[in-house]
Amino acid sequence: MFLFVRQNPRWGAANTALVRWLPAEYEDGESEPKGWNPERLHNGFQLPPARTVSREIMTSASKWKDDSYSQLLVDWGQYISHDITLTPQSTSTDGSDVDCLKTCENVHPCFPIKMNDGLQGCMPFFRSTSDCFVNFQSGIRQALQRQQLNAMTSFIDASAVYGHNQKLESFLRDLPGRNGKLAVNARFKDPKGRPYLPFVTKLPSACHQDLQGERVECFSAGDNRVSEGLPLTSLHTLWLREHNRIAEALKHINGHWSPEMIYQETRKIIGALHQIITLRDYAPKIIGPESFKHYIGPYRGYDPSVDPSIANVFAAAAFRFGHATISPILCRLNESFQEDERFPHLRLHNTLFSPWRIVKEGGIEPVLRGVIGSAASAVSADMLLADEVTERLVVLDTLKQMDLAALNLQRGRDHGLPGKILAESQICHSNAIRLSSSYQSDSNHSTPCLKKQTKKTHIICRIDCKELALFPKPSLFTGKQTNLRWACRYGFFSQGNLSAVPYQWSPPV
Ligand code: HEM
Ligand SMILES: [Ca+2]
Repeated sequence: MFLFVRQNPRWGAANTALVRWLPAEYEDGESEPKGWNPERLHNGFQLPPARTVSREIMTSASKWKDDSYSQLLVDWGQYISHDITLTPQSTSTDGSDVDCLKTCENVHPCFPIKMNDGLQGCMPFFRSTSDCFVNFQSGIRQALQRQQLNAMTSFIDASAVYGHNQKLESFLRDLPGRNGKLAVNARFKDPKGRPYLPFVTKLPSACHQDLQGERVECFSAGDNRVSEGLPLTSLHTLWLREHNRIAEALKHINGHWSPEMIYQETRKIIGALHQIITLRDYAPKIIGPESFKHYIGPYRGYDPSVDPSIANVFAAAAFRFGHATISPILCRLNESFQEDERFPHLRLHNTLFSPWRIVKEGGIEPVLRGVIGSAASAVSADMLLADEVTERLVVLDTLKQMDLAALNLQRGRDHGLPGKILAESQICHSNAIRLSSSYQSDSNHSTPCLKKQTKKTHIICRIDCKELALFPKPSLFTGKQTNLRWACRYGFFSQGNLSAVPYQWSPPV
């Protein structure tokens, strides 16, 4: 049903383990994350709490704009990340009687984020589900280490539109219509009569509500994060409509096709469009045209020796670079591409898990005009993640305001991602000394790593891989000096593992 690698049908399939490029580093060697035992020293220092790193290094009250690209570049990043990676989390009911929403203790599966900033308590954190499959090919030590899963298909195959299992796929289709189309919302249409995504079936859903009028539930799509933000929901809605438009056109010219044939052929086209947009339009802008040419280049055909599975370091660190490109303001524009008088711009936290703003505030158009008509947020050394997501992140099922930077760091530790100097030096066949000297010589670019290091020697530079992906060179999107090239080295676009993708290490410039 889904894309398969012929000789290795589990490669890249949904619900298989994220692959490792380096062995995990757990505090007890097997499964406990670093920081589980706060007294334990790492390289002679206590590991700084994730929330402290977030507040002191990563959060920013404002963001600059980068006129080179529109906000759509950022939103496509989030959308396509949901096609290729979803790391499922344990629930409090996984064989344990602790409630991770309440506890401040490190008790499996809870690894709460201590506030450490005058505020009492903790932010809830559920450890990622562990894989029960043991891969003895990787050696006994690694075989026993905790591994995490990818619930999505690793391929860019529009799984965020169609789902990654048969049950969800059937739910999303308009099977009674016998027309090869996807099901649409039965309650609401947009002001011009165009369809919305269907609602989830478990009601009432946890999505935020307008205080007046009818409830608007969370939408459903091939990926369950669809209602997280308005641009994301708008892109999902566009693909629903595009599927149904193409299905209708195919039916029109191929009257003899069965509904199944129409559906499958349309799906192939939609999947191809996702690949084209990502590799032709998105990736070169993120990593720069030269890096794209160097590391990826033109498609040379199917290679059965490449394991396309998403790497752990990619899902838990590298591709989260996008969190530093989130804008604190969501622009909504009218037909003249001016701020919409009826539906003005919004602070980001007011837009998260709020699908009612699509249904009751003009449909997807004001949002889509906003994402193509406003500039992307630049990442500069002093402005990493907007405080809208470090102080006011909305996550379903908890009333607490969450911190995305702290979640990212804690997730890296939860997954046992190796510390960055070690990781970089081994991945890149370089050595730690050479890497640190390249950092030294980089000081005029004032990476926060070096700048803040003088103040807080032990804080950064020893933490997790993801700082690497976040610390930028002058502009994130220009592609000239961005260290998003590192994300490329981490293998996103090559879609293979280290042995399959030889590349040369060169110091960051
Ligand atoms: C408003 C925008 C966004 C919000 C609110 C958001 C929120 C989140 C949250 C809450 C998580 C889970 C954190 C955890 O518990 O570990 C996450 C994961 C992630 N995000 Fe974002 N994000 C946004 C934009 C982006 C962008 C622009 C990108 C990339 C270009 C991105 C890439 C990822 C990736 C790769 C993951 C890991 C997915 C997984 O494997 O489960 N996100 N995001
Ligand atoms: Ca996929």
